[in-house]
Amino acid sequence: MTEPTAAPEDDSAVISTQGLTKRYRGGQLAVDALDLSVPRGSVFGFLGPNGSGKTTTIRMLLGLIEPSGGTARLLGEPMPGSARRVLPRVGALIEGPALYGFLSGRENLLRYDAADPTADPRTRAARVETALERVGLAAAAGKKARAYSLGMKQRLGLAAALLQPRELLVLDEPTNGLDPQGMREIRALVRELAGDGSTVFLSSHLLDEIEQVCTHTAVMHRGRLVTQGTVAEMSAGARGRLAVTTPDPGEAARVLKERGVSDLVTDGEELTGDPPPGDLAELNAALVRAGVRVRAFGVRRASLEDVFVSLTGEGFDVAG
Ligand SMILES: Nc1ncnc2c1ncn2[C@@H]1O[C@H](COP(=O)(O)OP(=O)(O)OP(=O)(O)O)[C@@H](O)[C@H]1O
Repeated sequence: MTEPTAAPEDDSAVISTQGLTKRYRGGQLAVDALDLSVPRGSVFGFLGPNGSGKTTTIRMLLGLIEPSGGTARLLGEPMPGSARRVLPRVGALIEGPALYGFLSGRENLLRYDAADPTADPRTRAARVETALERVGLAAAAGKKARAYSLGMKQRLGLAAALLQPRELLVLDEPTNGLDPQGMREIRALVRELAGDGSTVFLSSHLLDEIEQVCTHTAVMHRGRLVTQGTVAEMSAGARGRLAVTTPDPGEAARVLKERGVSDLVTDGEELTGDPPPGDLAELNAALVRAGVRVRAFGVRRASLEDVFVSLTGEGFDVAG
């Protein structure tokens, strides 16, 4: 687990913020002194429960709203000051793509491309076809966008973000509202895009999504950064949960408590708890000595949820 420190002078960071703060007019402190550092080439998961300040941060990063304090750099350039120069190198998908329902998927992309003054009209059609292929919409490209499923609309939004080569993709809750199949498709696509060398910064309130897709993560809680680092480091840093399966849960609970297992939860024949320091083989032996029939005994690798709970003292699905 890593302390919430940034690498302020790290020029290789694709996104870097120092003390980034947003207080809305009503007085709400949505983002509080955020120090974020997103390494080039990472798939970076910006994780937090609803209302923890993710969208507000993304809007500041893209220059859509002004910070109340602190600084943000995107691809090494200060935002919002360098927005005109930087944003063409960044693909973004925030709060669902703006689409014309009466146009086909292909026509929507042609319009997007035409709105980009740097896009060469002579190669427009080819660019659009490549983007449609990229997101798996080539076969449905002639359908009107209003007939698209939510997942297809998200893919079309991604295609729009991919019309030009991008160094960085910023995706705000890209799987929000999708069914499990749609989620799988978007996650697979994100992995592919990262494999092509783009840095991907995506926000999510889904812990398992971050664990499945991301190499790095920053965890937000009530506008503050709780921790950031690689997903692997975080899971390794937090202590896993002890899990015991036994047909004698009552007696097992007594022994485990006596031996210092805390936060013990019994669910049928399974008991889980925070293991005490020391040799777990000894704990197992104590159960057996007390006549507890042990079917399974082990420590589960910590999840990001365990990390979150241990750092904030709260469950993950708290409302901001
Ligand atoms: N325009 C606004 N004016 C006032 N308060 C706002 C505004 N936008 C967001 N907030 C508040 O700021 C806090 C952070 O919201 P934000 O949308 O950034 O969080 P989030 O982590 O992206 O959550 P969600 O996933 O629900 O969008 C919330 O308490 C929210 O109510």
